[in-house]
Amino acid sequence: MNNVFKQQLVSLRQRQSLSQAALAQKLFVSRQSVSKWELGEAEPDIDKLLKIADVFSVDLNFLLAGLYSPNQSILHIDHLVKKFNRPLLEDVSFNINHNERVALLGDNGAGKTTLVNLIMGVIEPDQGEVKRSFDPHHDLGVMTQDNNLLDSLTVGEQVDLMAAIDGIKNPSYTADMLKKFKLANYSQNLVGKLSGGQKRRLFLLLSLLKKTKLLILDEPTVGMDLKSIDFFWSYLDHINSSVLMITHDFNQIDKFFTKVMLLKDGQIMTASVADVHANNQTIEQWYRRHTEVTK
Ligand SMILES: Nc1ncnc2c1ncn2[C@@H]1O[C@H](COP(=O)(O)OP(=O)(O)OP(=O)(O)O)[C@@H](O)[C@H]1O
Repeated sequence: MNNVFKQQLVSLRQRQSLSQAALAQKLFVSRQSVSKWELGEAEPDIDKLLKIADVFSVDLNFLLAGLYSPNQSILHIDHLVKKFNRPLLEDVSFNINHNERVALLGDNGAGKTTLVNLIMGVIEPDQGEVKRSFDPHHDLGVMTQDNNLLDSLTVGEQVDLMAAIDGIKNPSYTADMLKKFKLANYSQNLVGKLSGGQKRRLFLLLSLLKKTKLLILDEPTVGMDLKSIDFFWSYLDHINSSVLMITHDFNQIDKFFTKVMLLKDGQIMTASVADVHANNQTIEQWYRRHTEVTK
């Protein structure tokens, strides 16, 4: 068996804070067996492999080769209900699979940011469930509408701080990211003195610093100039994680996304971008058709 399995086993076990003994107990094997698998000195049989995949809720492709199956769910939203002063989300259900790119659409005030907050676990639903097959502390990247930057730090300090929070110990990687995001020349400048678009670019860099399984972006390109927007889309095209993005940049939705979800009247309507195109429609036409019906 290749090296990927032993690395996956160690990382899945540590991520769930399971000791070798605790995992061994779940698998009905000795702790020494788990230790030997992790050192690459022995291999589990197929029954044990299936059991390991079950314990960590991953499929065999991921366990053996580190690959995600495109049909494997990363996020399952089940009949969510959320009220504030009025009912907002009335019965929201959907699924996001590995490597899916999903655009979340809806009128102002429809509840898109509230839905993102529920996914992040910042607020709790009144009813229903958010089932995540990832660790929200390690595997979730979020770019909110507010920049959440520390104005009194320099750009370099702000990036170093986020790298420390994310457990990234590779200065050449952060230097490279600063270059890619055209911020290297500003690394000694105070964050508070950057322009609005530069702040947005810095916040995007911070959101993309660690590799995540799900990236949630709330209107990421607002306030960016054309060059930064072009850079943003081409950079995102090379990211190897699922993406959920609130955006109304319809040209990009047609090119970049696999699925669209429309939040309207407290419920979600989902369509595959390929299906919409197969019906000779653009996503903008689809969106207009479904939002103008009740007006
Ligand atoms: N913590 C809260 N307490 C009370 N009302 C709230 C709270 N958070 C959101 N709301 C209300 O819920 C509604 C939906 O807000 P939300 O920000 O989720 O919409 P949105 O679809 O993201 O809107 P936009 O496109 O304008 O960003 C709004 O009427 C807002 O005032």
